[in-house]
Amino acid sequence: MEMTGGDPGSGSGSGYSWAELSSTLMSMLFVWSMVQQYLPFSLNDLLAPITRRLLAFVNPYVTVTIDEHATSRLRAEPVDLGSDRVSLALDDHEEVADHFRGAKVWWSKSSKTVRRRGDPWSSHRSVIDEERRSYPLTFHRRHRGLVETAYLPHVLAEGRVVAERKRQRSLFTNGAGSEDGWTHVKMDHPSTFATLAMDPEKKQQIIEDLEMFRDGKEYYASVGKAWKRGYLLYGPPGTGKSTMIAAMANFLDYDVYDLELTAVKSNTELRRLFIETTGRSIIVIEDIDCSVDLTGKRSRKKQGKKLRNKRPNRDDDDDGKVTLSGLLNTIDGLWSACGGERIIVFTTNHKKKLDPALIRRGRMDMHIEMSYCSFEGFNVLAKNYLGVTNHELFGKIRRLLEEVDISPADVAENLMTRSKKKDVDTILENLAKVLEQAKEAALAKASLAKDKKDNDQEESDDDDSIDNEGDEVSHFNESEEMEDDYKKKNKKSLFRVLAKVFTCN
Ligand SMILES: Nc1ncnc2c1ncn2[C@@H]1O[C@H](COP(=O)(O)OP(=O)(O)OP(=O)(O)O)[C@@H](O)[C@H]1O
Ligand SMILES: [Mg+2]
Repeated sequence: MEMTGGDPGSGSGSGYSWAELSSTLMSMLFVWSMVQQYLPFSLNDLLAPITRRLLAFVNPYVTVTIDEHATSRLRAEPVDLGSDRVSLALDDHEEVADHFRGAKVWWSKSSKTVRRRGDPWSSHRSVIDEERRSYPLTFHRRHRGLVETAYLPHVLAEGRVVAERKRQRSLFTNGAGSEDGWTHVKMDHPSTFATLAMDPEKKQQIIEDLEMFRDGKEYYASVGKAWKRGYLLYGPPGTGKSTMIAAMANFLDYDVYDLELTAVKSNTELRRLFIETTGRSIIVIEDIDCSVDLTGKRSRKKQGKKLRNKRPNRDDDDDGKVTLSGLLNTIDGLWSACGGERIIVFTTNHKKKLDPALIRRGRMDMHIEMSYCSFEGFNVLAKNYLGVTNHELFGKIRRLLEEVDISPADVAENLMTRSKKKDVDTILENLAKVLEQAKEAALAKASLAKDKKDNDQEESDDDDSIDNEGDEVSHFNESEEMEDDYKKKNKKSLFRVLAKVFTCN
């Protein structure tokens, strides 16, 4: 289907132009209305059907007027997507012709100003002038069936596709500055699966899983499951968990709801926020282990006495805080209450800290480990940042990456060019140096740890009353807790940072 300017007469082969035809018709109608006044009623009745047939014979074209509201979904810019696309972005008085299965139709636009009563609560104006647009569609009457049964539904469907493509996605956040539910900014994150550094097989699995989900409406309905899917992204800081969420949203073309649990005051509020989310969206809870005390027995044991007098956090009471049971109930209950096509993603640096109930299959269907930078991951980053797919230093970097735990975020940071002149050799040499230093530091740390263990062992041999294992665990927990404290204070979701940036602008 293509659209060109033209008028109905020029394409009909009748020899009339549309303007000529209309004016002839108008003249005839005018003369006929004059004559009619002097004819007796009976003759008038007799002649009416003949007149109609005569008019129909003279003008074989039919015009239907389609209201703006019916076409609002159709109005889109012309798109170069092959011959089967439609555009209804018309200027006033512009007429465009469209071909469909051998029929030619003409679209035009007309607008009129109507007065309506304004907002009764507004102090400014009580009457508002509003422009109402409509789209007259003219076609030969022999195409009426085709237009009604095939052409208009086709135009509507095409309009929906174009509108969907033009849809601006949003990033919603609750919490600071958004006490009353969600606020949103334009979602404009550039991350895609192509730019995501991770094991290619794992990446492919995730892409296929998302595709199955997106196209699975009938499947989910047939097995009686709500159309939703949960993903747990876990791994050390800077391994791309937040980046992965953005890539998922871009891939599916979904909105993102970044839920800040610490800003949610109660289970009731949590439920409300969930219910307010729309379909085709990803609900994200970042650093779930740091968000609220949702970490179950292990956490309570660790905090010892402090929590002993408190209620266990899996109880159902809504005592002014989000509880684990509140979150579980909200997740489970919501899926059945709201329409489908929702994804929920949790991220954490410490999967083991989470209550198993929170991440069991069915709630978090897929557990995805984001790990330190592999050579495959480095390849993606080198291509993203430097535009190179091979280099003599790649071999050395590969060997070092096998020995060193470095996050993709740190590798990416080292691949950033800091001058206009992109000196790939220097950048890669620097990266190799950084990796070598990291390797040395790791070796030194391991040797220190070994010395400490040996010392502890000796002391333990001297004094049986000291619990070595406990010591080691507490040492480990101390650093983990310090990191968690940092996270609790500086909730650092990538989205939140982005939202802030956009809001400031
Ligand atoms: N796998 C990756 N692929 C591409 N870029 C990455 C990847 N991981 C990290 N980065 C880069 O590092 C930055 C930080 O990564 P990101 O915020 O996604 O890490 P994270 O795993 O969410 O960390 P945290 O656990 O601290 O929240 C990103 O903006 C991106 O530029
Ligand atoms: Mg993150």
